[in-house]
Amino acid sequence: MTIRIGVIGTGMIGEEHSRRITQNLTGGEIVAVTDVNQDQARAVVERLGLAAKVYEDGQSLIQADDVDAVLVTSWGPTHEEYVLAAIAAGKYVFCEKPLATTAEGCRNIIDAEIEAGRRLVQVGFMRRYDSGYNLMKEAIDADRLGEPLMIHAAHRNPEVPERYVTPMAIHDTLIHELDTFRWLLDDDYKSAQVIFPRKTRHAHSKVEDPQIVLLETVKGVRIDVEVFVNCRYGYDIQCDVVGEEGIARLPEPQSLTFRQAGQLSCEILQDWKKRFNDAFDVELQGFIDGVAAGEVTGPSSWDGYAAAIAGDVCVRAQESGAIEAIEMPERPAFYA
Ligand SMILES: NC(=O)c1ccc[n+]([C@@H]2O[C@H](COP(=O)([O-])OP(=O)(O)OC[C@H]3O[C@@H](n4cnc5c(N)ncnc54)[C@H](O)[C@@H]3O)[C@@H](O)[C@H]2O)c1
Ligand SMILES: O[C@H]1[C@H](O)[C@@H](O)[C@H](O)[C@@H](O)[C@H]1O
Repeated sequence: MTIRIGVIGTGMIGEEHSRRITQNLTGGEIVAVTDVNQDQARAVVERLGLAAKVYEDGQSLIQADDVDAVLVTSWGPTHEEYVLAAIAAGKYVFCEKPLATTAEGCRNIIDAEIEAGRRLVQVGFMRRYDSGYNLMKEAIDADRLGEPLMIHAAHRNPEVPERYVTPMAIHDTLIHELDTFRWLLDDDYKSAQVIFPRKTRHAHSKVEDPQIVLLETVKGVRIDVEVFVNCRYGYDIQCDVVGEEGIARLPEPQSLTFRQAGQLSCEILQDWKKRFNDAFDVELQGFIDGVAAGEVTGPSSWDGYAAAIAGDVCVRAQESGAIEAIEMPERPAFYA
């Protein structure tokens, strides 16, 4: 059985996911695409040699009879509308992060999914499929570190476009850590504070950069995350979990070490594509297999909502400079 997939938003990751479904994965076929920039959608069909129809808009793609499942890879603020429409049409939907840019938007999705009576949504939190993070999770779960006490982390991008503004450091970038640490620690957040160090001269006027986010979990773990999206030198994801008995460090991506011309060196990756390439493959294969089996099991709308609740508080903390409380509602049995 081949799952017929429609893609909404054929920018960088929409094209990447379409390519991997077509060239690397099994059981899925891209039959429909759309983008507000129709030329872009047509160009992707052409580049990848897809046998896909180009739709005028996301809503008509979702309604199409030959689309079994939808991939939402458009800009963050458009996700909620398309995920809600897919749920209303009874179709499985893989939504890139963020599920919605606010907790309220995620709550609307949760309410609609519960109303529909079955899980239809998977959120694109791909770090849960990364081999390095999985080694860390296994070490924590096997009690190899003792109780986790602290996490020191960094999320660095070489640069961001002009449309990237200060709150996006939270709901577009930190959202990965907000999900990953809940999952790694099996914990939820209690408070957040955001500190702005001296601003880099490489940042646009509308983004404070870098930022330091301080989180406290319900179990008392303290987390500091440096978000630095104009760091210039590369795409760099760092994470140390400090436990009672030792420290686990996220492995660096595999690369050759060169001894050459008086230098000892290795490559630093420049974007998320290579850094999480394998994780994206596993993540999307899981989604396709889940749709075929009639049960999606990846990160849920609840995970998207939990991250967004913490994210909203972090945005508030960006504005107030204060330590802000995070309150998580009780998880409905539907997402147990
Ligand atoms: N998991 C990850 O690591 C990862 C990596 C990159 C991007 N993303 C997420 O994927 C999404 C897209 O990011 P990107 O880097 O590909 O951005 P992009 O700007 O390259 O592509 C987004 C595309 O969506 C289109 N679009 C915007 N509004 C639309 C609408 N209403 N309907 C249809 N198309 C619309 C744009 O024209 C553009 O072509 C974002 O939510 C981003 O956070 C996730
Ligand atoms: O959309 C991208 C993507 O999610 C990357 O993984 C992250 O590092 C960037 O900050 C974000 O803008």
